[in-house]
Amino acid sequence: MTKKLIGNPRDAALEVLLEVSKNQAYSNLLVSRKIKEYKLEGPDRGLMTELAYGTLQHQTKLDFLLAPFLKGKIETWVRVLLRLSIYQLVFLDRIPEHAVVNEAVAISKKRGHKGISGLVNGVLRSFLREGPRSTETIADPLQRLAVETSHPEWLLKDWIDRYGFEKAREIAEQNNTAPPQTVRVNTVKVSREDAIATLEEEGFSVRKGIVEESLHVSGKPAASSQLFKTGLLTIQDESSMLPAHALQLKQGLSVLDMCAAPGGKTTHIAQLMGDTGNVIALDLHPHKVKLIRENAERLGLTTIEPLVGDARQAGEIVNGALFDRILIDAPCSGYGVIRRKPDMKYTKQPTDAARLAEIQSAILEEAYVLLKPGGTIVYSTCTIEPTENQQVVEAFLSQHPDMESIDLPVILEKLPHLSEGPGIQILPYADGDGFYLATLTKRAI
Ligand SMILES: C[S@@+](CC[C@H](N)C(=O)[O-])C[C@H]1O[C@@H](n2cnc3c(N)ncnc32)[C@H](O)[C@@H]1O
Repeated sequence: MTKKLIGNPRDAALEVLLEVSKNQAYSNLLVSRKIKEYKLEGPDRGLMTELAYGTLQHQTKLDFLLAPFLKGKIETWVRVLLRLSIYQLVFLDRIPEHAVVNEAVAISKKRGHKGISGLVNGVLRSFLREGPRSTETIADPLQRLAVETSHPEWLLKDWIDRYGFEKAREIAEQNNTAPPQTVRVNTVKVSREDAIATLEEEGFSVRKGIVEESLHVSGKPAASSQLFKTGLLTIQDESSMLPAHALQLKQGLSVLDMCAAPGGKTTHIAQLMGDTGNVIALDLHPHKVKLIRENAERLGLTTIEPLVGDARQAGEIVNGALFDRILIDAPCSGYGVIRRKPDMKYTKQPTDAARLAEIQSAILEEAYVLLKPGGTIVYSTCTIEPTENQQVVEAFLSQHPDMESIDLPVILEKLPHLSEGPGIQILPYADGDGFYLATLTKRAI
């Protein structure tokens, strides 16, 4: 007998959270997988997504609230079920209290035995009787912020040292909001105005973004739009649309995208060149290179050549060819996109950034060798760690006096950003992810 309650959004959310806790996959991939496996439709999809992300986002706070009601050890799935239930009681006001308790008891009966469903019932009823305890009882401000925002203390401390306490709190709170839904219009095939008209006819609310191909859409999942299905839209955060613009592309250029999968920026590059020139799209992982090919086909872009390989040895893969433009959208710690993958708050380690910086520097060195004189490299990450951003670029510039970090195209100036050191740092904000990019040009001979 399966223990799964097919069609039940809470049981599906519980499965997502259990697999995340075993480090089996990122939350965003698991949510899509469980929606299919549990055959969730309509509002149940939205509820399950909200429950899984919300519980993960507030995990530390939920454990703090649960602690007074738990004595002794409990199995992981019971703890996760209790977190999921307390999340609904504290953070969602549209679900009646009795429904939360009854659903949790039903799930625990199916998955465990009578003793466990009694425990779940008892804990939730005591919680409802006594109410959530205040975080004011935590004297140390850093510890309190860590509980209130469910972030690790070491990460908050870094942000406090860099930006001050209030800004660190702002970043952490932004990470606990639902991410914006932004799409890029495939302007090779449709104008932004026509795309807006069709999306509105389909029932979406649409607002223009700052980048000229970007639209902020709400009301339902963008992937359900006919425009997406027919290759006229790509789902992409607005910050991620900046690198292709920073490359200052024109028709016919040769471009190397060194860390390209799944091809979000590669296809943007091809789009901005009107599908002319050639775009080599390299990635280390064969299964991800397949996604670049699929994306290019969906959008009807023909100038993209996906290749498998290590960017640190890109020269061997492209037989020493030189390029007008090179994009390095580097593998990074991802602290600019915590709201899309909240599980990273509980899995990342303080030493990750330094390890990644070595790989990032090696890729940048290889890009230098493959760049034509007068050419441009854009180095970008979706993190807000100076170790992986400004420090990587500063070290690179000090080794290569013929390279220069240049000013931003006007479009980028319109976005809220910091510009200490080379490049710009965008912190996560309501309309876009945290992101870093530097535009580096090589002196012409
Ligand atoms: C930030 S993601 C790229 C996202 C992509 N540019 C987009 O917009 O869709 C970084 C990518 O680098 C790839 N990667 C990691 N190490 C690499 C290496 N040594 N060489 C090439 N690709 C690498 C990862 O597989 C991952 O797909």
